[in-house]
Amino acid sequence: MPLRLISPPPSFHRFTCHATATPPPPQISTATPISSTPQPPPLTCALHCPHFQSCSGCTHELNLHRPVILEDATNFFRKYGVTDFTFDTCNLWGWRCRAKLAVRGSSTNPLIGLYEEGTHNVVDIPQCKAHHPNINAAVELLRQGITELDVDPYLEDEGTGELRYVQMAVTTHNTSLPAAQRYMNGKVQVTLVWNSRKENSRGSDKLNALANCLWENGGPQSRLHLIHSVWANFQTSDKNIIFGNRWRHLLGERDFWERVGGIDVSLAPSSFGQANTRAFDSLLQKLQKYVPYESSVTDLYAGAGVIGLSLAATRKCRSIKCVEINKESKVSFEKTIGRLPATVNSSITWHHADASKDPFSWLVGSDVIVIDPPRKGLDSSLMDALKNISLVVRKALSSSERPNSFQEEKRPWVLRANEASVQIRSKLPEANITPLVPQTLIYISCGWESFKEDCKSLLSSKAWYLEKAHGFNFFPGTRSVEILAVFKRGPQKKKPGKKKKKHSQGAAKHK
Ligand SMILES: C[S@@+](CC[C@H](N)C(=O)[O-])C[C@H]1O[C@@H](n2cnc3c(N)ncnc32)[C@H](O)[C@@H]1O
Repeated sequence: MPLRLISPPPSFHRFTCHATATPPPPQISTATPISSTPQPPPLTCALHCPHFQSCSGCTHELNLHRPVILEDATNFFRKYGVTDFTFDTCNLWGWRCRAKLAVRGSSTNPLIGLYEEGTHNVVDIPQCKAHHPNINAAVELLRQGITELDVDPYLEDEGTGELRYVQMAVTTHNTSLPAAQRYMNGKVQVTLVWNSRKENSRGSDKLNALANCLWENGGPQSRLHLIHSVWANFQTSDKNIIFGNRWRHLLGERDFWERVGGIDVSLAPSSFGQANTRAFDSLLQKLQKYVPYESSVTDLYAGAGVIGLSLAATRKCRSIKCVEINKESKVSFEKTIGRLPATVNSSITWHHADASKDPFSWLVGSDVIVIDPPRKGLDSSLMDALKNISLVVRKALSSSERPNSFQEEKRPWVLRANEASVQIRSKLPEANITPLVPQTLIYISCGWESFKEDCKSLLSSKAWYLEKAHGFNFFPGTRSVEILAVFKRGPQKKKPGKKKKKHSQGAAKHK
């Protein structure tokens, strides 16, 4: 069934914020101390989105280059000794390369978008300014397919209907194109979340017809090639959960590759992926500078291990240990390892485990800990372990003093983690060195309020001090930013300054 696009895909305008009165910020991200950031007039960095206010995705229409919490962040970090907090900004529009959208309404009038704030009413957002333009174009194809094939959108109150959600993820990794053209020619991996238990349940004909329709009209043989692949996820729960446990690859390339942090990374639709590919790449490049060459690194809340593996490749790390609760990320991790440069000679492991269970065991043996938790921040048990890092030191030393006192591992969660782990051993002989205890803690956060609490708590223990902090404009149009904070072990070192004179202290006593 041939389909027409109702409107051509949105033109792909340049993404940087342009100022008329002051020089424009460069196209590629620039990190500047906040006080010296050029200030373009607010309207040139405005959202200009027809869905603003009805859609809950964006909360701010003006000054997309300066999210409102920047002032709070600058003051917060200054209070804790970091006076050179920087903020990087990249694309202000078209930055979202990964979107999960609800599908509601009817087959003749499908609504594909986000919930209205505080409700379960879905707002259609065909011209979303945050989406990569090819997400909007793929949504348009989907809308036409739903109508022409009479696909029923999900009816939440009844639990009926066929299509519940769609996830759209854009890959900009196309080495056959010049680098400058890759982003705008991104291809979309579409996942249809179908309201049935599995692929041969009732209604599967329609699912296949919808997938074929997307492929015929947006696949490589179509006039407008924008679809990378089509997947299905099966979900019948009446809870507010987007994905079920069952995934099926239907059409197109199975593997989805992106290039960030200096490596090719594989991301299955079931694995966590950062929404803002370009800003994430900037963050990774900054992060790499804080990891000494040949470090041993533990990457907690690791997803598909993008951070850890990027460090393995760029910092020649001795070992990388990734810990992630979602077992689906393992496949992507293994595929990414398969494409690491041959020069990488790290000992690499990925553990399917809960970072909050027995957190000490994840901290011993590494000199750098990277934590990238969900928005709610650190699990309290991990926070306690980090605050009591001196116990890690003692534990590590006592185990090194008893090299032959190996005890059989019995803890069920550790055994399970070992079973589900991936292990790539370095070809180098293992150095017989004293067990490492973390000296650097790198905290990556997408939740500003939880980060502040966690940061205060870590600093109050005096086990860590804050050395550097950077912000990244991961979510322009919202009040959220991504934070990269670097902590060092030990109490804050005194900054060289004026010493109190002895005689003046004496004088005070005489008063
Ligand atoms: C913000 S994402 C970061 C993923 C990864 N660092 C990246 O940038 O691609 C947080 C990840 O933590 C995982 N996660 C959540 N709770 C966890 C826990 N208790 N233990 C281990 N991983 C957890 C989630 O599944 C998710 O993949």
